[in-house]
Amino acid sequence: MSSATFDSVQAYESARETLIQQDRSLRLDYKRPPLTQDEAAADQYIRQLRAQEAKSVWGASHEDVPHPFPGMEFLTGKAIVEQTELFKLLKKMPKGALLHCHLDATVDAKVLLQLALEHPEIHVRANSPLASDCVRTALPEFKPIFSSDAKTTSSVCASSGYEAGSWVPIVKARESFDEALGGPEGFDKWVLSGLMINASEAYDTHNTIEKIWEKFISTFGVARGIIHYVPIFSKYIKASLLASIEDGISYIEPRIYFQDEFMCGVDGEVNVPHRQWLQMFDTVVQGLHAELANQGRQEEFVGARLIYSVGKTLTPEQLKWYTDDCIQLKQQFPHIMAGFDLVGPENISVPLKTYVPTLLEFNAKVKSLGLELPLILHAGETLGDGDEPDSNLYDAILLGTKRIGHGFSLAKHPELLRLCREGEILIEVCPISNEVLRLTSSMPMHPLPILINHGVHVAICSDDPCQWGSMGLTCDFYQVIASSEVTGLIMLGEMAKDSIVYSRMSDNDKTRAMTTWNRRWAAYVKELASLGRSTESQ
Ligand SMILES: O=c1[nH]cnc2c1ncn2[C@@H]1O[C@H](CO)[C@@H](O)[C@H]1O
Repeated sequence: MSSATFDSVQAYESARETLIQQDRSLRLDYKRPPLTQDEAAADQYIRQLRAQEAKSVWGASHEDVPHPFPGMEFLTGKAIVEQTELFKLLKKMPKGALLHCHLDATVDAKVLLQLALEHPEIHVRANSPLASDCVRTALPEFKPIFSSDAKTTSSVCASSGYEAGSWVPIVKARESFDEALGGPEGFDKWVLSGLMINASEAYDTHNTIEKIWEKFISTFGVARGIIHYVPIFSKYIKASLLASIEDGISYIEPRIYFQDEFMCGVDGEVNVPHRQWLQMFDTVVQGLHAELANQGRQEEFVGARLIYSVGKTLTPEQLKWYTDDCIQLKQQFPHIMAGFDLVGPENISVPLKTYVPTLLEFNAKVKSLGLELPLILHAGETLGDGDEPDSNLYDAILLGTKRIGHGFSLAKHPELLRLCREGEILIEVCPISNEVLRLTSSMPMHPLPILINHGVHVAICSDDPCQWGSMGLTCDFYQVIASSEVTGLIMLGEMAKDSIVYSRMSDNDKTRAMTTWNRRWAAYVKELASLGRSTESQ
């Protein structure tokens, strides 16, 4: 490059423009074929709307939100996000595939509570009698109980003499909830706060990665007693898939948490094995295909597959049982099992390198059996720099992971960025999750633009939408687009296409998903382009 002397300001400006284009040349929205007219107009309109709402919405004062800004802490800014026109338009966007979410965290907490209330055999208990000083911290626990000799009472409240730990039928517990604690609505609030993370926890009382993870893990314990029960599980899966479909997602690939070997059956016995979980999943997916076809909506849903997941608390010997179980399930349900993963709070979990012998053995067995069952690993969900959690990225890549879950610390590793770009390893980026779980204080500090600018393939994912109250992908898409000047609608489109390409659906389904996406996208940008024109003429 020439030194800092230029013959004219014009020459300088031309050099500046060239430098910017070179700097952005790896980005997928710069490398793609030229935009159609509608795409260009839609992109323009969205950029204009974003700039306008940055002032009119984010620049205005809001009661209860002292410092609003685009991409701010989601749990504080959510109500503002949802009132923007940009959010409403993004809601209609065809999103492609959802590649990173945990099945047990994908149904709206209110819907989950409703599912429990529809089953009077579900009982609830609290670890201390509820009174105003502990209702925020005492956790509910759920379980179906049939036997009439179980010791049950009629309230979980201290005022009714509740004994900590005894089971109460859920409907009774709700009806008898102390008026001083809000009555039945107070009960709902108590349960919802056990299933979700609220702003004051994330940004105040639990404002460190370790503390927020404690709260986060507790939410799964609350949900599990409701979800892992056969009559509810099927309804739960359907609610989960529908929540995605309603948000324009046409294929879903959730992690299913298989650490518990059994779930509770219709008779209250905890003896239903993983094979039956998958049978239920298969039945729901088939039923949904038929139902949507009847409504003429078959284009909206291509299908769903599951990634087997267990926690990084296991010993390598224990892990071996699960990898074998996963292989057996793949043989029985080749069209459902998509891969294998290890999950949990990365900073305090067993490092991947401890599992290397077991995972290499798994890979070899999968290969010798001719199965399509790759590792799709979480890695780099940390702020560490060179410590064990950060170094999990090396192991994930060497172990042949097809995608990386989170990869938050990947931006620190130039060689790994290159390997991901050239080796076509897609990063499943979960913006709101990373912010709520305190890896970043807001979206402008998130490393996503570093990945995008290096030309690494990325899919935006929701991770645990129940816990943050962000069903579908629109909230995450909003946070991404609102906090960048470069990334616009076209980049969101490129990421949606990549989510299809890097999914584990069959080749046939991929072709169908891409064809449908292209059609829906063309209609979507056309609508935005004409909205843009009508706004201009006003
Ligand atoms: O963002 C995440 N990173 C790692 N593990 C997670 C994340 N979200 C949920 N889980 C883990 O998945 C299991 C439930 O399916 C939970 O054990 C939770 O720890």
